[in-house]
Amino acid sequence: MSFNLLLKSTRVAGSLRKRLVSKSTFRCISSNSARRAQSNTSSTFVPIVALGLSASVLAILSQDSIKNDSKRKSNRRIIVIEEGDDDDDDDEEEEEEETEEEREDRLENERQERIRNKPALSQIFNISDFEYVAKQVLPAGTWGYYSTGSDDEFSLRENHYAFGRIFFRPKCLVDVTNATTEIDDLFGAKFDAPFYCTAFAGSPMAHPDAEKNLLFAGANENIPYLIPIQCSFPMDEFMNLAKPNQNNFHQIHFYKQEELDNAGEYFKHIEKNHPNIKAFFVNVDLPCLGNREKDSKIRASLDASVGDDLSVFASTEVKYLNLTWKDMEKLKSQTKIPIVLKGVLRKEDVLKAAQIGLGGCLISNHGGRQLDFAMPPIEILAQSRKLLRQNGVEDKDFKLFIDGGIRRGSDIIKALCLGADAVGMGRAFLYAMASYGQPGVERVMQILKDEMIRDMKLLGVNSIKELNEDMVDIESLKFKGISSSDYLYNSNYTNMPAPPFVKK
Ligand SMILES: Cc1cc2nc3c(=O)[nH]c(=O)nc-3n(C[C@H](O)[C@H](O)[C@H](O)COP(=O)(O)O)c2cc1C
Repeated sequence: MSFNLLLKSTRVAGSLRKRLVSKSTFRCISSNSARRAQSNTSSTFVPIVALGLSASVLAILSQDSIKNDSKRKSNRRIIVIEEGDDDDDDDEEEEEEETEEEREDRLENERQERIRNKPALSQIFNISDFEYVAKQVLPAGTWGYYSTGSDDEFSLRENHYAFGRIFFRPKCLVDVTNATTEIDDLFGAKFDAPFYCTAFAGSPMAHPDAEKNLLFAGANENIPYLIPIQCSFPMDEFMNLAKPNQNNFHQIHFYKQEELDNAGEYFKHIEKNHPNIKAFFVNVDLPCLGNREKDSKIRASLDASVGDDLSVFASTEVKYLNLTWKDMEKLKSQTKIPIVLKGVLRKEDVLKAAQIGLGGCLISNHGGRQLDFAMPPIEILAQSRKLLRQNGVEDKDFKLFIDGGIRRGSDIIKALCLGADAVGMGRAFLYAMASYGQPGVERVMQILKDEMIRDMKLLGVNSIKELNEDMVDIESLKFKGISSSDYLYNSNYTNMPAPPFVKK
């Protein structure tokens, strides 16, 4: 694909998105639900699954894209087993027969009711609250696509749990009245806080305004957005929506040799027309797509007839170009904008990237969606900054980022202590966008800023620059999967209440 084709592909994706949104040719889990989605245009979200696309358009729309679920057997009769009362020792179960169509109708009606009754934004206190609401209001297939990982999801879980193995060493008696989360030199740009909304596919399934929610929220909160190459709007049109002083990054991956051959031209186009793009993040974690098995299973369970296609789709339909270090050197020589490798997973590769003069690395296992059992990024980060310093690479000359499993301001602070310049989040923003649109995305940014500033004060630091490894205890970090359970304590432990759904 030439440079023009690369640009054109973003236009195709854009017009496809428009077609999908305006004519509601997306479908929810079934055609019935599609009709309901159309009649529900006043709702904040238009949950959708893009269907029936050719392989190339699928590839353009979404590297992790959603599969056709068109072949339904709506008169198939299925048995729903409702759990009986737990009081009965004899495990009695009540069996109720309903057709697949009746079941879909019932589930969709229940979902619509949850949408009507969803908690007010003021009831949302943290990122997990957004996740809870998104799970309740999204169609099962969309929730499955967003929330799942590859294989047995060890990496997905460990990404998050690893933060729980790091503890703080706060300083006391420090004047922290002027604490701030601001950073003033991330590739020459200033931001309100060192985190960003990362690149992900599937935004149009969360909200009809898709990526615009993320761009506009970022502008209001001065938080960067890693604009994905497969943005559902035409790229130039989309980037032109940014405020004049709004700085962002741009994520890029390649499907064909021709695209790679013409990358220099694309870089020049961005340099000339969108000077507020401060870095290119190039995927290096996509020699093939990970095995998104749970996602496939969920969709197969929604329509058994597509089960086989789904696994075929995941492994063969979306093909990426196999890149090598040589390609990275060439890309670097073609642009003045720093190049960051997205998806690096070992400290030796981080060092290599620095040695060939790249701008940085994003340590990431793609949110647990690629190689299962890839290590948690926070653990690799802890090793990487150390190795860079040992080899004479100064912090200011090479930026480190991580993403995966970050849900709290304290997670962000831990990453900064261990040498990250900023961190990315995907699902946190997806869930907020799906549940509340742009105001939800802004709320995520505000919550994280508030959590960060509070924790910085409690840690005894005033600025991001003061965060270093001396502030954390990482002795347990590498002991993956070990948890000592105190059953007596746990049985008395009260779970944090989730935000309430109120019948209206
Ligand atoms: C639904 C979904 C789609 C994604 N699509 C892409 C993509 O198209 N390109 C990409 O580089 N990363 C993609 N990612 C990975 C994210 O960029 C990021 O690495 C990940 O979301 C970080 O983990 P977190 O969701 O736990 O924050 C996707 C992630 C999710 C959850």
